Amino acid sequence: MDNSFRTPAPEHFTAAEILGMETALSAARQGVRSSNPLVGAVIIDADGTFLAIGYHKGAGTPHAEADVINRLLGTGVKRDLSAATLIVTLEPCSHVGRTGPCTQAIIDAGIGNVVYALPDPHIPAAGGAQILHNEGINVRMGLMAAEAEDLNRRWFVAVRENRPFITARLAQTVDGRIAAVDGTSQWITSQESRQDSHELRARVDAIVVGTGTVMADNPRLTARAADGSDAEHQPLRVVMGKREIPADAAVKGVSGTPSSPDRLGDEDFLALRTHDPAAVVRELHGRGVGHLMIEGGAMINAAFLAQGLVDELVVYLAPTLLGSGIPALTDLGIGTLEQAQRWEWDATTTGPVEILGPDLKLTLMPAKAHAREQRPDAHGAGEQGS
Ligand SMILES: NC(=O)C1=CN([C@@H]2O[C@H](COP(=O)(O)OP(=O)(O)OC[C@H]3O[C@@H](n4cnc5c(N)ncnc54)[C@H](OP(=O)(O)O)[C@@H]3O)[C@@H](O)[C@H]2O)C=CC1
Ligand SMILES: Nc1c(N[C@@H]2O[C@H](COP(=O)(O)O)[C@@H](O)[C@H]2O)[nH]c(=O)[nH]c1=O
Repeated sequence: MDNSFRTPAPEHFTAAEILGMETALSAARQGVRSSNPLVGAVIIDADGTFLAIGYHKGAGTPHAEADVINRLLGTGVKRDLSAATLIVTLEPCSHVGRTGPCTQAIIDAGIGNVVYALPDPHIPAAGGAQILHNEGINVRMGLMAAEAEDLNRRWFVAVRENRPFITARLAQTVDGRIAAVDGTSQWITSQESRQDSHELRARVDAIVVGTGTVMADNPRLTARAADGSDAEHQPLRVVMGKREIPADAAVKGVSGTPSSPDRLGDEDFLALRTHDPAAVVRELHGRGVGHLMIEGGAMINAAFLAQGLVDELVVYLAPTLLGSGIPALTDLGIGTLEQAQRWEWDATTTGPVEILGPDLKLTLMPAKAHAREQRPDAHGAGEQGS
């Protein structure tokens, strides 16, 4: 099999292609993190003129290649793109997921050249470059591969570990409390923060809380609009812990929450009688969950963080002090500063800090040197089922 396109020399890329890839990477950063990676794409003409820029806005929306082609040809104008080059930050996919294969969109548009940064490690989607090459399209790989890998490095970890992308969400005071001494926590954060949180719920496939949170808060865990109506997409609501959940608990959906129109499996509610985060992750991955959100409380947050099972941390920080009460996390098993978990601000999408009414929303990801990222045997490798 001829796969010479997989090992190009750097000098095979023109200045226009390099600028195109830089632009595609910037465009990719406008997307939202989800079960899908951030991807950007640019189409340039033979003389290097930029024709269109596109990006993927998150799971379920058109991929970057489809977006950039639609932007260029969406008006229905036919153009000869045989001399044009599509530059994209990840290998074009070859599979039908929630959207069609990008390889077909490129072939149908008559684009003659493709440059991409990195191969797609997600097995059902991989092999697109070979398909394009077999169609006679001039394909080259490897431009700004390190930058493209860095952009999605936690997504690559999740794919490698054969598990969902995991977001942990905290709503806390400045002094790191998620509830007062008596367990009351509603509400620490503002209406604006809570609405943002509902938008996050509407984007993920499942939410996990501990039995402690269910007993203290009796949460519904649904995604709701500002007027209180249910969002179109509802996450699977998962409770983790060994205690029996009361029959009339709101999380079971018996308190008037209509059944979700976008169900994942037989039930919208699931009780997992375990203390093992890895078992929860495996079970949910098996049920098709591609993006999982951890919503507390303190013990559950710590359990996932201690095992390196958090790819993104979203902290809603209220200008409030409690001085005592329930901390955002219980013990992570850290005895000395050298063992501290180091995180980095995530500069993509809305940036690492957003102002929501009186609160701040902080978005972080594990620092590059995070021990877990360097442990190739963490969960085994294989196919990402999302
Ligand atoms: N502000 C915020 O963002 C939020 C605040 N909260 C607040 O947090 C408080 C609840 O937090 P917390 O008491 O920590 O309860 P959790 O929700 O973390 O649940 C803890 C319980 O979950 C079970 N469990 C499952 N897995 C584990 C594990 N790996 N390790 C330990 N226990 C596990 C245990 O119960 P079992 O015996 O059943 O196995 C344990 O008692 C409430 O006051 C709530 O209001 C909660 C969520 C968000
Ligand atoms: N206290 C607190 C939050 N708490 C979270 O919200 C849950 C209640 O969800 P629901 O019943 O669906 O409205 C609760 O159990 C906990 O997970 N969230 C926030 O945005 N800000 C807050 O101050």
